[in-house]
Amino acid sequence: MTIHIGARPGQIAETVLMPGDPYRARWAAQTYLQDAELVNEVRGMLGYTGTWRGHRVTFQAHGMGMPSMSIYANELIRDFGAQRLIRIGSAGALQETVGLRDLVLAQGCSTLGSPSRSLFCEMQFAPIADFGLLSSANAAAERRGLPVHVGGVYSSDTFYDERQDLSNQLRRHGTLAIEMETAELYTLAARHGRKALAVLTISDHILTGQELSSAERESGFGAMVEVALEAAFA
Ligand SMILES: O=P(O)(O)O[C@H]1O[C@H](CO)[C@@H](O)[C@H]1O
Ligand SMILES: O=c1cc[nH]c(=O)[nH]1
Repeated sequence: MTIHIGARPGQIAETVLMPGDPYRARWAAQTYLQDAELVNEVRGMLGYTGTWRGHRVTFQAHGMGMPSMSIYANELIRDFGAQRLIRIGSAGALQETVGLRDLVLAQGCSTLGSPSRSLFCEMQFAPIADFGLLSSANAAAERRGLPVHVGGVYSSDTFYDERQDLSNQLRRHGTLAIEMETAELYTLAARHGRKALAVLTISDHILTGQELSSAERESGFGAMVEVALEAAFA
């Protein structure tokens, strides 16, 4: 048990899939896990453990933003022994070639700053995905014929962007999408020798203003969850 995760020792699986939204964690557990057990509800940040095709899996929500992700990823890694952490999140598309509901696999992240930023002083550390998880997720998406893009994402501290100049530069440099947590997840995984990946679904388009409902963001992203599960146990 930790301050933020009320699970008992052994109740968290080595493979943890992490949505920002606690209700997405509940929906995914109800949809994909056998014998799903509620293992955390501290602060409403729901966590469930069960089995998928015989493999133990935990869905643990991480909330919004990198400070929140940092708390959950740190405790999952250091106190519960999580080995594979896969974020299953929504993101805003930055390129015309990336469409609503497409999958984005975050190969690497740009960020202005994360909770780990101060460790690196003047260095600009490059947070990257685990290559095995990344290539397995790409193969799983292609097997299913899903529209999938692999490349850079931007982990932002702000949802309501006031820096059009930044989005323009990111777009010019091929960044696929904006979200708010992956840079910190990849940095913590690197620090502790764990495997991490972010499988994202495009929920809105920064260029066109199209957006999906909160209901679809909560329980409409099954393809993303299935790709993440297949990648974890490839
Ligand atoms: O849908 P989730 O996983 O929460 O991810 C995205 O959605 C939230 C903002 O609405 C941020 O957490 C962002 O990263
Ligand atoms: O962080 C996020 C998530 C979804 N869509 C965005 O525009 N930003």
